[in-house]
Amino acid sequence: MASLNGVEYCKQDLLDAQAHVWNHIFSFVNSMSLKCAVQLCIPDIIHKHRKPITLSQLVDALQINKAKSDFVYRLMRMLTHSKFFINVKISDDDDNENEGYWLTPASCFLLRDEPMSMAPLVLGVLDPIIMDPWHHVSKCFRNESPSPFITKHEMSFWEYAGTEQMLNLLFNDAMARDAWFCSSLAIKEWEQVFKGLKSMVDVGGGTGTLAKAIAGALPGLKCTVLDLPHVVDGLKGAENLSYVGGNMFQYIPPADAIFLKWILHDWSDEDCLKLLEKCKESIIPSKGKGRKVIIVEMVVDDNKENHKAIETQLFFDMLMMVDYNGKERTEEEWAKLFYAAGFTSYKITTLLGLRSVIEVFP
Ligand SMILES: C[S@@+](CC[C@H](N)C(=O)[O-])C[C@H]1O[C@@H](n2cnc3c(N)ncnc32)[C@H](O)[C@@H]1O
Ligand SMILES: O=c1cc(-c2ccc(O)c(O)c2)oc2c(O)c(O)ccc12
Repeated sequence: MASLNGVEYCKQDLLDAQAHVWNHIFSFVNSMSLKCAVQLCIPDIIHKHRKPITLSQLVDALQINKAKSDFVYRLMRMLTHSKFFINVKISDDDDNENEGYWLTPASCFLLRDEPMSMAPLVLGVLDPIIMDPWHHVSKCFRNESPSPFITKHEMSFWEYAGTEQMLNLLFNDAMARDAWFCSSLAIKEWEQVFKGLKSMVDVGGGTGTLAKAIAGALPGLKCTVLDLPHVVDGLKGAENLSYVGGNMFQYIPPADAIFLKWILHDWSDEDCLKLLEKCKESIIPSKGKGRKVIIVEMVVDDNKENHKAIETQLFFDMLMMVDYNGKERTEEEWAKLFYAAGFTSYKITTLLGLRSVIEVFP
């Protein structure tokens, strides 16, 4: 027994509590080890090797300072512990037993040429431009600035992305890979959501990966991608797909359905209200059924029993707060926004894991 804050605890409880604090302090070691592996293209090297790779083969392929072999060993030990790689027994031509590293489903998500790659997300989110604002969170709680990002950079994330080409490309690429993920895992669901409609606008649709897939699956649907000029400039449309560069708060082209995937959580309640009102104005009036706003977002609290899922939603919520003054919302918070913007009803369907499709009707 020992005393902490005037309370007697058994030794094991104190050791557990100390380890809990240590593991939280050092959580960034997980992120940064992952970033290092992606920067060095370790998953790609193992993939190209086509079979488990030994440490010395990996060090050769990395073309690094040989004196740093032990660093590679320790990085791989960390990431093997985190289930990004597995250790497997291998034997060479002379039947000598050795150990090799192989990929797991998580590290396959880090392969650069994989259409659903999360490598751009790793590099984008862990870039110093995005990490610096985390050092200004407590300062932002006390000042007048809307977000830690603006506290640090004195401009919004979107303005920054408009001036810094590297951030713009990385961010758009990260979003496009996720859009690919959502289109390949749920194309049947998209067909269902858009069936019978003549036109849709993908507001903040990025470089149009998802709109392209939907336009391809539904040739009778006229799809328009609206995004900021620095995102869509130079992009070419197709038969039933076109791009419009502009500001969604000023003008949304009229359509049967307005699509908002991962847009509203980037914005405050006040901005969401303005945007939803704008969307409602842009829906073409008609007697036909199906006119709606289609939102793809998380609904917080929906996975109450799943600790890991809740943690992911809370991570996203904090990211939205720090980068954009946005937030993840519960069903009650969503409903309040929809009714305040003049919509009459909504329907939530779970789409992919943590994300839902919310159809909102005028
Ligand atoms: C988080 S991304 C989502 C991209 C895409 N919908 C997806 O889910 O893959 C948000 C998008 O909103 C766009 N955006 C931000 N402010 C905008 C504005 N005022 N008008 C139009 N698009 C905007 C960004 O450029 C970005 O492409
Ligand atoms: O997973 C995400 C990551 C990012 C993100 C932020 C800064 C970067 O530099 C970057 O490359 C990506 O932003 C998001 C977002 O804005 C969303 O609306 C939804 C999800 C994400």
